[in-house]
Amino acid sequence: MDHAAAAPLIDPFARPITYLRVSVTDRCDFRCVYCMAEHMQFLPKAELLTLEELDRLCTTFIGLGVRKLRITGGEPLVRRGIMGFFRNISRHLGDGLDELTLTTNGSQLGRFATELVDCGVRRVNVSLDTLDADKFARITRWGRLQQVLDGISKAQEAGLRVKINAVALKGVNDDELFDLVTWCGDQGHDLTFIEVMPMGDLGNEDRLDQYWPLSDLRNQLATRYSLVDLAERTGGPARYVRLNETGQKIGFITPLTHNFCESCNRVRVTCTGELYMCLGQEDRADLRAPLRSSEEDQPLRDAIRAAIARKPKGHDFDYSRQTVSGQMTRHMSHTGG
Ligand SMILES: Nc1nc2c(ncn2[C@@H]2O[C@H](COP(=O)(O)OP(=O)(O)OP(=O)(O)O)[C@@H](O)[C@H]2O)c(=O)[nH]1
Ligand SMILES: C[S@@+](CC[C@H](N)C(=O)[O-])C[C@H]1O[C@@H](n2cnc3c(N)ncnc32)[C@H](O)[C@@H]1O
Ligand code: SF4
Ligand code: SF4
Repeated sequence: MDHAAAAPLIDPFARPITYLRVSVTDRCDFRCVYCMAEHMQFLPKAELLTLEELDRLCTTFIGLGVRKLRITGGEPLVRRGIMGFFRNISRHLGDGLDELTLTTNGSQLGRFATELVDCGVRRVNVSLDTLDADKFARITRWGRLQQVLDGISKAQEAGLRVKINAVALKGVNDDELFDLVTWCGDQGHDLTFIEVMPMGDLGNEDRLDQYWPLSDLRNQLATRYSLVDLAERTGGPARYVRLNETGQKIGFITPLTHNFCESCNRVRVTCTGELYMCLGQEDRADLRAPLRSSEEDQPLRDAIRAAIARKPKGHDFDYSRQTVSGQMTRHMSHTGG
């Protein structure tokens, strides 16, 4: 790899950019209510970067100091040929890249868990908001809970560490807080809760009605467990506590109640090669043109550096004063969360 080109990426707020999230497809086999409309218009295939182009893009970022790569989507495991991509990109592990991982809805883990381990993946984040099959079907519209639970078991059997991500939704899964904690404890999974963000043109009233601040969730947890704040980080935005009674680790991703932007270390690339410098802002840079215009990597590196030089300070999401502001019409699946 051309490490000579690699002055690290530092944004205008002195934050080193070492974490790249790559959305490899906008398609998904689920239609979660907080993420997508039921009838989505997906991109024509010709608009997508090929897997070879995605590889070149990721390789360029790794040359610029990215050490953690998270593959996401849409649902990353529904992109045809994705295992070939994982296999190829894993050549950077131990040579610039510290971690190759993915965020998935789990539906295809039964098929791919073993291969993922072969490709150097060691942990996987699986999105699961409920353990109730009917509720799961209502939230995901098209998903089947048992398929996901089977996928999670296969992942564990294959040796993958599993972290469960649950979006905290008032009136939807707040009655399952302790069930989720107990189940994750029994299965040996870490568990992280996420505050619902106002993304996607899906109606504001539901957001406000369903917004469950994690400060409140934490207080509820404290009625049953003693919580110990942990200093440890995974390179992502979660802050962790340990439950003294069980030893479990619980994460909180709190873009609304506790903004973590000051320590932001990440940017996102979409499946069409747009670089989003912030999840919560619209500004983006086209990397497909420099990628396709030259076989030299320099124009691509220049475009990446120019984009990082305008990375914003943070998002403007806000539910206070009983209205939603900072709303993004872009769907979460576009940038992969
Ligand atoms: N506002 C905001 N939310 C984020 C950001 N990164 C992740 N999230 C939210 O947190 C969710 C879970 O993130 P994951 O895909 O599990 O990634 P992670 O938290 O970086 O993962 P770990 O490596 O396990 O720490 C995402 O889908 C987003 O909803 C971020 O930079 N800003
Ligand atoms: C967009 S999905 C992509 C990866 C994969 N399909 C999955 O569901 O894990 C990534 C994450 O974004 C989260 N997410 C989607 N919409 C969200 C929203 N409006 N607020 C907070 N998190 C959201 C999902 O729960 C999921 O954990
Ligand atoms: S959250 Fe993930 S599984 Fe659900 S619709 Fe969005 S991309 Fe698909
Ligand atoms: S909202 Fe933007 S600045 Fe804040 S942590 Fe996420 S990507 Fe970084």
